[in-house]
Amino acid sequence: MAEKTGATILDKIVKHKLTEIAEARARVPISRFEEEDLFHRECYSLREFVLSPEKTGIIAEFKRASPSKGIINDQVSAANVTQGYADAGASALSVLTDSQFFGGRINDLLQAREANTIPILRKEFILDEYQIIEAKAIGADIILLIAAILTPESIAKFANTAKNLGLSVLLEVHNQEELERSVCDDLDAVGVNNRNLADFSVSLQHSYDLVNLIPDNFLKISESGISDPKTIRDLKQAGFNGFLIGENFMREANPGEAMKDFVAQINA
Ligand SMILES: O=P(O)(O)OC[C@@H](O)[C@@H](O)c1c[nH]c2ccccc12
Repeated sequence: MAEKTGATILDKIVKHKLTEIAEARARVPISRFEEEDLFHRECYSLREFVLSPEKTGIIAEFKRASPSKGIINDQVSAANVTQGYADAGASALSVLTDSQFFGGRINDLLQAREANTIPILRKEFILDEYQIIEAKAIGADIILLIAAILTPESIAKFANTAKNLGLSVLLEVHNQEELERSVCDDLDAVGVNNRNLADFSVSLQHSYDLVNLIPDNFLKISESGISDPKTIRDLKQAGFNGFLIGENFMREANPGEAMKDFVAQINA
């Protein structure tokens, strides 16, 4: 990163997140998470639901806002939207819990948990094991580890912690270099983020370039920038099992209905 000029959005998010984690640690000790009923529930398996022939492979995201788009939809509730996604055949749900940059809340994930019986990804910038234990305590089934912000050692350690808690682990990469340095045993899925988190540019080509480099023992997920049902067919053809979609549904007044229409067109 020697040529980097100025702080990227990702740098800003990480900096803010570290402060947030320090404050949270001071406020709520880990022992409190371990007292939660949700901490002791058995998680739904990402692998099982993504590969289920009765589901679509879509991981549908509840995203109120993003740094690139600003507010996407602030008129809907996490319970309604995620239930609509599940009805439309989602294999899993993704719920942003970052509030500063994505307008998310832990309460959104709690609501989604209450309303659904499919796996839920805690969409968060994980930098500390504290957040993984918290994820379990708020009812998540899956955590995200973003290669761009973690060392290979942290990824291996966090993935192992998650595994021991019964959580599934999705590793997110953006290029070959990240993929090769970050892959480890305790992952369940590798996601190719088509969006560059440093400058927001989106290209599905990232997915096509990386799919055959992902070891076959992991689920292969294509993330971000998917807005055409035909793309799902192409990505499946290329070898992807899962598809993470947020904005294309969230920008509609009724995201669940939007997903139903989208799903109907995949094989039309
Ligand atoms: O809204 P989109 O373009 O369909 O993208 C969804 C999801 O992939 C995106 O929100 C995302 C992928 N990786 C992330 C990491 C952090 C925050 C957000 C993300």
